[in-house]
Amino acid sequence: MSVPDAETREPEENTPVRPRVGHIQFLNCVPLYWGLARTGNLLDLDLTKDTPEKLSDQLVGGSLDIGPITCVEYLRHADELLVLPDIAVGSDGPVMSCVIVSKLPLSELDGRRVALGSTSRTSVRLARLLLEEREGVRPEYFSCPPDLDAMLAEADAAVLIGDPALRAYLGQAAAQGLAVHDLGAMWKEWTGLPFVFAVWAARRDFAERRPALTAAVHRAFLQSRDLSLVEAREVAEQAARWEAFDAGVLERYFSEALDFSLGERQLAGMTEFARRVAHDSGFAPDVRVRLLEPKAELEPASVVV
Ligand SMILES: C=C(O[C@@H]1C=C(C(=O)O)C=C[C@H]1O)C(=O)O
Repeated sequence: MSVPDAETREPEENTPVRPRVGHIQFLNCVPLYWGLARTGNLLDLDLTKDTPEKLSDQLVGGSLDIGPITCVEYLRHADELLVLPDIAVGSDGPVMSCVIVSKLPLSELDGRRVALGSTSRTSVRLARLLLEEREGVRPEYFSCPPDLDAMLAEADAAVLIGDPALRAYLGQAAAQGLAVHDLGAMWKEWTGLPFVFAVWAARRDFAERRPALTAAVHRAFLQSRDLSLVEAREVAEQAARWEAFDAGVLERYFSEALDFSLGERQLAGMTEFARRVAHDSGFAPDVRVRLLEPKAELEPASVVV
């Protein structure tokens, strides 16, 4: 990454600074990181790989500088963070990996137990919204580790994200006689909008202190994402060597189901979700999504409101 030398070095120590960046350990994020190795930027980042809820806590707590943050946690901490434009993990219709797996039709879940996977903050809130407002049911919820069999031993339905959700979507659930409901598809049918599950954000204090470095990391991720979409077949083939999914399915997941962009429609989806869940989620219904100003490399980061 090309950044001015003065900014990559701590003035007091004269040691290079590698930005501390999060990496969600699900297949959904492989296309955002694949190209970092190809473009030579990987070694300039201090990467922490973890589940989304842990990375979100680390970014909010200050042990990461930049990274993915689940939408609900971003909205709760919007004042401390700046969203990197044009990059996110979302979908404009079926997402395949954020699902409700159910033994019963959703309209029959009133008063029934629904297990919420503990790695999710956003899909679990979206599932509650859809069950309550769209299906008109009031289940009893509890949180538990994202293991489908264990969840359904205690509940009539389970909300899962990431690779366990993809496994359920691609056959595990049907093999067990269970129905899978895609949260991205349900949201799109209900509102006509895309859904944003996670955004990329920089801590505001970091972006103000190191605007050029923040802009360089942003550019590195955009380049990586763009390269992965061009090379989606190759990314899928390599990922399939280590996964229980075949390359064709993964290619469809990466290039058709997931939406890695964050433009006006995605922001509209995000603000609509915020408006609908704000009352019990720890943020205002009209919470402002603050984007990092794209020209930040020339001057301190400013805010677009
Ligand atoms: C599309 C996905 O989006 C995710 C869903 C999240 C959530 O529900 O909190 C968090 C980060 C993303 O990984 C997925 O997990 O498959």
